[in-house]
Amino acid sequence: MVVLVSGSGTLLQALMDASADPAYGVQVVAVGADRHGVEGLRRAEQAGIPTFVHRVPDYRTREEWDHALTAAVTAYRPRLVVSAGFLKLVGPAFLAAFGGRYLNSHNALLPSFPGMHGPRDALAYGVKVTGATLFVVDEGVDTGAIVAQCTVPVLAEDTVDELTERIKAAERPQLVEYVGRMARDGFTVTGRKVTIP
Ligand SMILES: Nc1nc2c(c(=O)[nH]1)N[C@@H](CN(C=O)c1ccc(C(=O)N[C@@H](CCC(=O)O)C(=O)O)cc1)CN2
Ligand SMILES: NCC(=O)N[C@@H]1O[C@H](COP(=O)([O-])[O-])[C@@H](O)[C@H]1O
Repeated sequence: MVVLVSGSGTLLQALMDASADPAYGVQVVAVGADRHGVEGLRRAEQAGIPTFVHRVPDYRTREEWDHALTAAVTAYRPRLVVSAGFLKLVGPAFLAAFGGRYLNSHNALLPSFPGMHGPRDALAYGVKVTGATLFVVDEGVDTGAIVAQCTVPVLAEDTVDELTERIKAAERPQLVEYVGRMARDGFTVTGRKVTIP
């Protein structure tokens, strides 16, 4: 798989740690980012995994960026692509190449609180339970077919940072478990229903 990141890369680290065991069934062949200098890229480099960066502002149009990102990922011929804190919406070229096998882990219980601020929005709304959602990315914003969800409590005195970290602690094992199962056993997407045999 190719993993896309924009930040600290703790989800990526969990995937790299799991794939150190050949029985896991899938390895991280490259890590891509939309920005330089992030911890996720450093984690990959430390593990000897190739990296690439494609920044939107380096392209004339969003479409050109989408094609460049698609070409960079295609070069590694992955079976799966995983967004792990990748803060860019991909476009038609990327989805034409990887639609149906591009997964994203989002830090809220979709369809509630899509976008870039799941924990902040859940806290502001006053929900008592939130969590993480693994889904198959489509052309919408966090609208793809859901693979798995896990929940965490929202505590009375939570800050955004505390809630963010509690979600990530539940999100990492969910991501590792389901990416492994999907790689080993395969999966089908029929309408909004994702089935892993
Ligand atoms: N076509 C899609 N691409 C991606 C999705 C998706 O559902 N459909 N999920 C993401 C990750 N994501 C949340 O999980 C997410 C990422 C980015 C945005 C967003 O609004 N980004 C803006 C601005 C980003 C920035 O400030 O750097 C943008 O892309 O212009 C919303 C949700 C992976 N890709
Ligand atoms: N909507 C996209 C989004 O907010 N994604 C979130 O970014 C975090 C990445 O953490 P990490 O960099 O430590 O792996 C994760 O919680 C992921 O759900």
